[in-house]
Amino acid sequence: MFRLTVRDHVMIAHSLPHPNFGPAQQLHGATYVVELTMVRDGLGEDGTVIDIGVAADVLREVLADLNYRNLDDHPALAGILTTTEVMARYVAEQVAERLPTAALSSIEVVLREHPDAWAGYVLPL
Ligand SMILES: Nc1nc2c(c(=O)[nH]1)N=C([C@H](O)[C@H](O)COP(=O)(O)OP(=O)(O)OP(=O)(O)O)CN2
Repeated sequence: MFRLTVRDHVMIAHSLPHPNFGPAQQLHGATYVVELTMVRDGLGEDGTVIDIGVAADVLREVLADLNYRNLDDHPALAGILTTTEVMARYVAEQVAERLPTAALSSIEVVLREHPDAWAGYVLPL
């Protein structure tokens, strides 16, 4: 298995209105470092999993729709608890809609909430 990862970041605001959370039930900000990993059984004839520039452009495009947004007001996310896990899945699904995925076996997205905590989602293709 080969893996290629590109990284970007996104600044958002949101609230997590569930009793399992503390102060984060209120509106607050977060900057997620986002890692997108593409997994492929073999390499293409150009010796790559996928072109780094293509993958970076797709990730940037997906995150641009979230950047500086209040996720509580985002049409696709309003009413959803936008935990780090949920956002990792959302980014993976948005990436999969835009990336040429035919040769890939999975996409993995990791969101780093801070240096000591992160969550991810694996989307089999
Ligand atoms: N599995 C997850 N756990 C938590 C997430 C998450 O996305 N996935 N997010 C948060 C909060 O965004 C933030 O990191 C901490 O907020 P806080 O209100 O402090 O939440 P706690 O659960 O730590 O609540 P306390 O009552 O303050 O202990 C938290 N967890």
